[in-house]
Amino acid sequence: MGVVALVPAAGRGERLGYGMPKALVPVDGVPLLVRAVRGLFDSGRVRHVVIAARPSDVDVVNTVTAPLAPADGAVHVVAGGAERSDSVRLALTYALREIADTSIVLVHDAARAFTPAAVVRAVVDAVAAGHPAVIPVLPVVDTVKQVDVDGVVVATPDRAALRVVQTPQGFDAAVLLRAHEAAQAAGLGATDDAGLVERLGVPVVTVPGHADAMKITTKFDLAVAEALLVGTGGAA
Ligand SMILES: Nc1ccn([C@@H]2O[C@H](COP(=O)(O)OP(=O)(O)OP(=O)(O)O)[C@@H](O)[C@H]2O)c(=O)n1
Ligand SMILES: C[C@](O)(CO)[C@H](O)COP(=O)(O)O
Repeated sequence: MGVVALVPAAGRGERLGYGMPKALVPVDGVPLLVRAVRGLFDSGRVRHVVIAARPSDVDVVNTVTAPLAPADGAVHVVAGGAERSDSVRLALTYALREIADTSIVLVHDAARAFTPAAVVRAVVDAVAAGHPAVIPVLPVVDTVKQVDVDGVVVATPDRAALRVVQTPQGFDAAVLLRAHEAAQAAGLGATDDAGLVERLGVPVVTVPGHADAMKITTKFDLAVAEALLVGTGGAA
């Protein structure tokens, strides 16, 4: 079972507004990307990680992440694309071409830097058990409204049936490739890989996510992450 994790890390981090690509933003001195990759390897399920970095950052990303790989694995860095889905597709194409026995693929946002290793294991194990697509999710804790273009409420979905979606998302490698090829042919982008798999009619199953797997998008999220680290004595 060859498990390869793809880490889209080529975003600009505009909403964070830190003045550098978000993946390289340090929390307690350690870049988000380093924390994310470390979490993947700490799971004990992943031996190869393919990072899609901003083209101008490929060398620096290589330097900071190469030492994280276990002796029997490696970190690979490729240039990412204009949209997240482009970055995922480029990393996936590289993995299928260059890494022997790539049968299970995880897609994990660099921005979800504090994802517990147990979540990574749960996703991999569910794919290995035969599910072609697996996503970690959390229940919705707020009431959710659907609104029209003017912001007027048109519906109140039953939140018992709703989930918020995290990463890593796990896939049978051939299924993810098919999903991305179909999306590209249809001119579709998506920030959620599972959404592309759903379009193929392939079932996507869920496993429990974790609050620590929050995506660091804004300054508020970064402050929460820093507070999390204080709460764990820096171990998160
Ligand atoms: N062209 C892109 C855009 C995003 N990502 C990655 O996709 C993940 C989720 O994206 P998000 O958190 O929205 O990051 P940014 O796109 O950097 O954020 P922003 O929209 O605020 O610029 C991040 O790890 C980001 O680096 C990527 O690899 N390639
Ligand atoms: C994949 C994802 O993290 C699931 O919540 C999310 O879809 C990424 O979206 P973004 O718009 O790139 O933040």
